[in-house]
Formats: sequence, C-alpha cells, structure tokens
Amino acid sequence: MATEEPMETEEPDIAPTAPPHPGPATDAPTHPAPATHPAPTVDPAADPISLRGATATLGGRPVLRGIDLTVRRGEVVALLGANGSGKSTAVRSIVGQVPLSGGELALFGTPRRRFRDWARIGYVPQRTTAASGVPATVREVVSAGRLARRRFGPPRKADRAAVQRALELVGMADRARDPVSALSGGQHQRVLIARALAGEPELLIMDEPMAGVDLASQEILAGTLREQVATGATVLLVLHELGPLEPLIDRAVVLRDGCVVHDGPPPKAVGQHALPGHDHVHPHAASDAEPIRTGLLT
Ligand SMILES: Nc1ncnc2c1ncn2[C@@H]1O[C@H](COP(=O)(O)OP(=O)(O)OP(=O)(O)O)[C@@H](O)[C@H]1O
Repeated sequence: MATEEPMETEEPDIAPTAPPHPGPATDAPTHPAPATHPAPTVDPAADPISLRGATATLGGRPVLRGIDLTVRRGEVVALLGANGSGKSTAVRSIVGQVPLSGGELALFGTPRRRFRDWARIGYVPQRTTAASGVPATVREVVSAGRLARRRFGPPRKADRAAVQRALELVGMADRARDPVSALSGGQHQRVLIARALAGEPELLIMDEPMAGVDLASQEILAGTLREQVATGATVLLVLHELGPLEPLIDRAVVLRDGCVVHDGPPPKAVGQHALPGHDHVHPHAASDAEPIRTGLLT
C-alpha cells in the first residue's frame, strides 16, 4: 500500500487529554512546549480524521490490518466491534499513543507527523479504574484539560469559564471541590469527559464512554454529547453498544479482527441472544461476569 508518510515510530506530542501512557485517568498531564513552529495553514474543509490502510502491531501480533477510517467535519461516528477487534488500538493510533507500522494518518488535513494542533482534539481514554489515588479535586482534573489552550501563567477568565462550563455540562459543578477519589464510577467518567470538553475541542474522541456507567450518568453523558453535536463538534466514539447514543450516530464503522467489515448506517440491534458468537465482555466487568451480548452485526 502507499505510504507517503514515514512510519510513525517517534514519541508523539500529546494533548493533555491524551496522556502518552495509559495510567490512572487523573495523572497530571504534561504541559506541551510552547509552539515554536509557524501557525499551520488551516483547511476548514479538511476531514478531522483520515486514516488509510493503517496497520499496527502489538506484542508481535498484527492488530490493525489495513484500516480505512474517515471522520468528516460534524459527523458522529461509532467504532464498533467485538472484544479485541482493534477499536481501542485504532483510536490510540489516531491520538498518537500507538505507532502505525504502515498506512497514512492525517488530522484536519495535516499528515500526522506534522500535526501539532492537539488542542483541537479532546480524548477520553478507556477508563481503567473508577478512581485513582491521586489527591486531586474534580475542578483540578477538569482544569488539566485546559492546558493546551493556555499560555504559561495563571488561568485567564476564559479558561476558568471553560472549566466551569464543562463541569456544568456533565452535571458535576456542585462536586467541583470534591476529591475525585470520592466519586462513583459514572461520576468519574463524567469528570474525564469534562476534562476533554474544557479544551473546547473540535474533535472529541471517546473510548467506551458509557462503560461501567450507571444509568443516570449515561443519560447525562448522552445529553452532554447532544449539546456538543448541536454546536458542530465532530465525534468518534468507541462503543460496544449504541444504547442511548444511537440517535446521535451518523455512521458506524465495524471492525473485526483488525479489519473494517462495515462502514455505513449504524447496524440495527437485533436482540440479546440473536447473534451467538458476537458477545462482548466488558473490560471492567468482573472476570466471572456474564458477557454482555451486543446484538450488533459484528
Ligand atoms: N499493549 C498490547 N500488547 C499486546 N497486545 C495488545 C496490546 N494492547 C492490545 N493488544 C491486543 O490487541 C488486540 C486488539 O485490542 P484492542 O484493545 O484494540 O481491542 P478492542 O476492540 O478495543 O477490544 P475491547 O472491546 O475489549 O476493548 C487484542 O487482541 C489485544 O489483546
């Protein structure tokens, strides 16, 4: 396949909402170095994500085997597929956490190697724990999502307002002073999403945002996403089930074994037990938990 861009093996610049190494979600992010490069030419019509023939290998095993994934401006795209099909690896390659071994990636029309404008992207990684031991308050964690938009120095009024808005969007403004360790799993997830929203990203990438989230939080998150979409945000969601987000989804891309097997209208859920062999075990579920049947045509 054509590989215009050299293979992407360098340590990438990472946005605050895209920590370079998976870890406790409340890890203090690295403040990006001040930009020394000339401002890039912005093509307002460029696709936020353009992935072509992407391949990636993890632990000596090919995990992405030639993926094409385009997300156009203003679209809400769901990335679906069974456990281990490569969904997280695909989004982690987009945010620069997994190097591609081949193929091409462009973000907002800029080849990945030249892309520096990480403040345009908000990333909510797959949740690994409900709470970490980091003694941070809800507001501190959400404020971290603002760093890429700030210059050095104390937060400006606009920064504080963006953080407050993000807290309100996810219904956590009344918990702003609480330590994140005191939150439920669903509340914790809302804080992580607020952290991504605080940067006012044009492109929001969320890896299983509803995973392990209680119903009340799911509804709040769906409402938050609706508001983002209404303001023209572009969204890529890794999901194992469309669930309450279904009405928002424009297009679904389904992976199987590191390949795209569907790119088009979201597949219809066909019932709990209709598709044997298409189970999805939730990564945060107890090891003896029953698999969740996605009902998706994966
Ligand atoms: N760091 C790693 N080292 C080796 N193999 C890995 C690593 N991370 C993921 N894999 C493997 O790559 C494959 C794809 O994993 P990935 O997490 O992308 O799948 P997924 O579709 O997101 O699955 P899930 O729905 O379970 O989150 C799996 O077989 C997984 O075991």
